[in-house]
Amino acid sequence: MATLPLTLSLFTLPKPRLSLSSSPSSSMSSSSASFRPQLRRRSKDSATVSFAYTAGPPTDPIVTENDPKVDVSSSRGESVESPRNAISWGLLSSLLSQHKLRIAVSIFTLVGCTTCTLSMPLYSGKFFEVLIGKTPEPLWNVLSKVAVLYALEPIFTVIFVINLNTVWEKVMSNVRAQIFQRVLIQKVEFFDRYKKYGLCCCLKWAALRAFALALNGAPASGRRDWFPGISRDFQFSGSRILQLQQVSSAQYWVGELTALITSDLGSLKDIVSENISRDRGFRALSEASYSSLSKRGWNNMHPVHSIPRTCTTSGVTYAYGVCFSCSCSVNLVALNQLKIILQLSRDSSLGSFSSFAIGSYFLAAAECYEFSAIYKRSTVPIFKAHGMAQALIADCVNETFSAIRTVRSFGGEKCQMSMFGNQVLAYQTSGIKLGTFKSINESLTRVAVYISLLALFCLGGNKVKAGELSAGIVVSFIGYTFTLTFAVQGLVNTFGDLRGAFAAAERINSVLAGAEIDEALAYGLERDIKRQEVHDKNFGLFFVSDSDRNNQSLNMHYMSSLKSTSSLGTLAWSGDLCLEDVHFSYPLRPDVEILNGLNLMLKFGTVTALVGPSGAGKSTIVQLLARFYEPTKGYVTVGGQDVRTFDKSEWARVVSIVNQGYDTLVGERGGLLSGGQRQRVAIARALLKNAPILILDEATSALDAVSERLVQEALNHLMKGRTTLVIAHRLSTVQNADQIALCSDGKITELGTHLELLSRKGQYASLVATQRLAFE
Ligand SMILES: Nc1ncnc2c1ncn2[C@@H]1O[C@H](COP(=O)(O)OP(=O)(O)OP(=O)(O)O)[C@@H](O)[C@H]1O
Repeated sequence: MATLPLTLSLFTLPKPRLSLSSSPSSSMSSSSASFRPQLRRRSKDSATVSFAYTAGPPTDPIVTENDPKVDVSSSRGESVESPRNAISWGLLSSLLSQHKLRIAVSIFTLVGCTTCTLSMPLYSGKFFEVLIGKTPEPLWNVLSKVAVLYALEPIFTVIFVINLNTVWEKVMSNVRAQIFQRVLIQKVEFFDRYKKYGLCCCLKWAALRAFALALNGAPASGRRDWFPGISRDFQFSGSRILQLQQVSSAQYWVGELTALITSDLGSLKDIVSENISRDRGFRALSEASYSSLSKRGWNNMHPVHSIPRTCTTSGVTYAYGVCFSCSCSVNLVALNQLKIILQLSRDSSLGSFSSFAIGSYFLAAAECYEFSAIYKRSTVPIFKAHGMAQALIADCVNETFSAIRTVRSFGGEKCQMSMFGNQVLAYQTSGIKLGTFKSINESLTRVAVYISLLALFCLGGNKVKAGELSAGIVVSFIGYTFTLTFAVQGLVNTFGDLRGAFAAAERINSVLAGAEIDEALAYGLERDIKRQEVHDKNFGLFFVSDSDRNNQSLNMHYMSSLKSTSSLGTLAWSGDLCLEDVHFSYPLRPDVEILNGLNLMLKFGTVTALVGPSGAGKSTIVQLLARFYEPTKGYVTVGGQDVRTFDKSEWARVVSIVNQGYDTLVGERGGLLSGGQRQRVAIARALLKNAPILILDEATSALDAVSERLVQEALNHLMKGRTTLVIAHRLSTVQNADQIALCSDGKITELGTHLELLSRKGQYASLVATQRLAFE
């Protein structure tokens, strides 16, 4: 297993397009573009270490000679591929191919149990003929054969069900794990893109109310950046509501993703596990199609030659319906079967049966073909809507109960009930529509089957009366007809489930269609999983077969340009962290430049405070340092190295971020901790992580005075000997920083110590004055 390539290669990481550029920033057009660091080689390295890349400062000489690794892909003219479907036939077949033996056993036992089932009517007819004395055979002889069939059928069935079910459960576990992984390694903008900004009305209302309170008596600018100018409580209530909004909208999307991985993949799983029974799925298909096997096969199998011809003709009549309903390879199968019917009608003494079958063939064929087309067209949107409605219900439940305190505090129960009711009604409507379509489909099939039965009863009855047919043959024939009727019914149901499964797969594929894998993250993850797979068997789920080795090698080839991981620790524990001429726009708002040529150096082992008006871009800087996004232009460097030359999982090891109590996940019992306790847990984690770079983003803003003091003490301890960036709205908390950087309009406009900045009497000084005023 350890040698198999990882799943993420299956998800087709876009092919690499590394290039050695003479202009370090020219081709870094967008942070949303795939990780394509402008890796440049220092000339002094080139003679000795052919693949050693460094990202020097922009003024460094750039080596333009070709690198073999880079050229391999670029010379092929490979471009970035659009990601393949998350769920595809290729994926399923590659996963199924891992269970060849079980599949072979399933096929063998399926043939076995179908043979038993289809032989039963034959022996029923014989039994009837022996009873009425038409066949001079001992009764026990027929009965013993029936007993063997009755004994074998359940044995074959149980082996078939167990094997097929096991295979499909295993395949679906892999698929589930891989979809989960595929979502997990998306770029952050994937999660931004799908965040629903339509929040539940009580939160909107609460936010508006808080804003109205805060605005009371303040200038009605409506801008967030006057918050520092108003009272501290108002400031907190405003920012708290905004954060709650963000948390809430994230949960909303999380609900949809949860539904994708649970209920949508559930319908895919059910297509086999729910259709594995006696009357559905493969079993029904094999029973319905068995009779369309070659005439020779039937003749060999059945001692009474007239029965097989009759039954074959009848069986084919039903089998065509199945083929048409499934609308797959219709014409080939139909033509082939028509040929068999014509042959039979020539040979058979039962010409009228065959003629009837041929007539009904064309009639029902046309009907089924048209019906299946209409059915397909009309039900796919309903299946989709049903899936979506289910997901929305999950969202609503998730949102309501995870934010139950907020709902309570704003009296939002009614609002949530109304929203839930609305979604349940939508689910009910789509469920009723779906049920109606299913029942119409089923009833129409029954009508077709009953008409055929009635006609066959009339024809068969008349022929028995006229002495042209034996009663035993008619009994067998009726038995076959019922068997096939059940099989066709089962297939119609399976067909309905298939549509649901296709709709679910389509939904999963559409959610992940425009998504972009974060390669720099995926690569590190892949490497780590490979290492850990030996100890943790759970990671085995994320492996697929050899079929995607090509993707794997391309990806490895591309990522092999990354620097060795050992050097990162050394650099981060001694070097400065710099933002050099950083420009940045969020991928979802590429026209709005948030950072505009920002320069900032965080000296190793010192504390830098980042302050500035709301919306200036402070948190954006944190996101770039954490590498949730990459700069549109410019560099983030550590010890002089572009951080993009390291994979993201390595980078995550050298950066610790302590956010507010809202973002801190503290496990199942986290709900019992106070804000201050949670914050201290978060700090303890950062301490344990022992990373050289520490980022504190409003780490104490949500705390009361006592908790703040305790947390601040813990932070002071944590900051020692690390490169620290502190973001705080309360300027009183950052006065002791080694340097204070004021961020405004996407740049650092003032830089110095607290006293230096005060004496400069600039924006920082006026911010301090405004806050003092507010607290007085
Ligand atoms: N994921 C995102 N996608 C698009 N725009 C964003 C995103 N996150 C933030 N922004 C925008 O970027 C700008 C800067 O936001 P940022 O959060 O960095 O400011 P800030 O200085 O940290 O503000 P505050 O002090 O209020 O936290 C804002 O206009 C904000 O709306």
